Amino acid sequence: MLVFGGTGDLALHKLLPALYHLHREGRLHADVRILALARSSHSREAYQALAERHCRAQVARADFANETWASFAARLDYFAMDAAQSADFGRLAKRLGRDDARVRVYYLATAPSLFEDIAAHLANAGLAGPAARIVLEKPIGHSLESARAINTAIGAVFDEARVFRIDHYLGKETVQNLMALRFANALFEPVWRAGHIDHVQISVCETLGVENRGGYYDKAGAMRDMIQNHLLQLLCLVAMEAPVRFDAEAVRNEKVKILEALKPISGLDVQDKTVRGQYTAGKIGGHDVPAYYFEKNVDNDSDTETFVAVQVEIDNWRWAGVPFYLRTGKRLAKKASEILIQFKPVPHRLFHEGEANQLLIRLQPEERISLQLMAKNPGKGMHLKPVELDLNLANAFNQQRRWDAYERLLLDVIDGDSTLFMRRDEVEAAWQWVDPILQGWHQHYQSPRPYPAGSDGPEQLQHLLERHGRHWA
Ligand SMILES: NC(=O)C1=CN([C@@H]2O[C@H](COP(=O)(O)OP(=O)(O)OC[C@H]3O[C@@H](n4cnc5c(N)ncnc54)[C@H](OP(=O)(O)O)[C@@H]3O)[C@@H](O)[C@H]2O)C=CC1
Ligand SMILES: O=C1O[C@H](COP(=O)(O)O)[C@@H](O)[C@H](O)[C@H]1O
Repeated sequence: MLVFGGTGDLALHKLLPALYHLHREGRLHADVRILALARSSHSREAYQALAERHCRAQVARADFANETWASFAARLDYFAMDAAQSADFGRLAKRLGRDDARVRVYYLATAPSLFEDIAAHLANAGLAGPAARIVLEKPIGHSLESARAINTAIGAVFDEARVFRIDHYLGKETVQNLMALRFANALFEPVWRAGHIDHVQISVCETLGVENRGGYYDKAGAMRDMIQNHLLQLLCLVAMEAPVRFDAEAVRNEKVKILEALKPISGLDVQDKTVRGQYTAGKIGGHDVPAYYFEKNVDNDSDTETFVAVQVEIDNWRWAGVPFYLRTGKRLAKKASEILIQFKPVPHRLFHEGEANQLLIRLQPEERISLQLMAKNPGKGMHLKPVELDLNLANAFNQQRRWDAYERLLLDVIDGDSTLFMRRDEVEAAWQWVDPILQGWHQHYQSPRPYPAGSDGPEQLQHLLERHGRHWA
């Protein structure tokens, strides 16, 4: 496995800890070797020390043992090169030697602006043989046009079956559980549609700010960083039809149909259906945090959004008239990723009180599925109270440790299973819907609304639902 961007945030905080866990649990074949690549110069030992420092910080103390680390580090090496320079790929090819039968995974944990160069240089250096696979991190490009250019350049070297476009949300257990819940339980299917569901809320709220990723984030913003990929993928899993088989093509065919059915939001519609925000100074966990525009590598007059909420409609038979409200933001009051399915009230209110059912699928911080039902309050009279049928997935399976999303996805890449990866047409369909919103914001100069760090987001967020008599969970 060759990790381009091996000294970056993603590699050190996510990929190497995930590989360490796989190694520790005996899930990596003995032959697997990991070569980290970046421009900065490090000896093998210096890189191993850097990786160890980060892995120690990421991995629970009980899971980190010096001997296990030593055996993992024996797989780990470093190669300094500039991925934009074709000559450096010649050096890389020499270093790797010819071995066409060996599966090579190129993991591109770099900015997407390098993807096209890397694919072309790999091909020219004879490193993209039939056993090679490539993993692309999101976001793929910054617009439909740039995504198409990247996909075309990658497709010229790697056929689609060998391209793994990663969206780590698809590797989360609860996200996969969403498919199990919908397609392995008979009771939900009859009510999973417009006639019974009032609306759906999909929220990914973070307390973190942009940390040390200001340079990237300030050019991307929440729409490209989160909505274009993670939140639209969650929406697809909630809304798609049952695939005929659980395999890569069938699942992705259904997801792409949803993306193609998203009602476009363009021009002045953006003012009605979207809310953009940017955090100002505030408090998180009792500590003062600076405004976004004072973060490292962020422009002082930046108008990049750190918060987005959108009202989405799906133009198909199942979902006609059912709004899907998406929201995501940084520096919010609490970390919570969840999907709320709000059912319609019963058709005849026998008890003159009571609330409509809700199904809450919580992805983070804990993995939970909870169905809110109405029950009789004990005692005299017929008074109702909402109660929860609550399933804590970690407890239900009595697992010692839940897998991190990257562990699952890295194993799938090694196994060549692309079910949980995005196909080219999915990524492009998502951009096709996102681009007009970005253009609408630009044309109608919809600058981000300020919200204090530690709050729930900009005031306008409430209005998006309240005007329809609804409330955020
Ligand atoms: N960080 C995260 O949590 C997530 C990141 N991503 C995506 O992953 C990708 C990487 O993100 P992140 O790790 O945060 O970025 P960083 O800026 O932290 O890391 C970038 C890496 O690329 C290397 N690099 C830059 N230019 C070159 C070059 N010309 N040749 C070789 N190596 C180069 C850098 O090392 P050097 O400067 O030494 O060359 C560094 O190792 C991005 O596309 C991002 O959107 C996706 C999901 C989550
Ligand atoms: O892809 C990204 O995801 C993280 C949030 O991931 P999570 O697994 O912690 O929910 C986000 O912080 C980051 O900005 C984005 O690039």
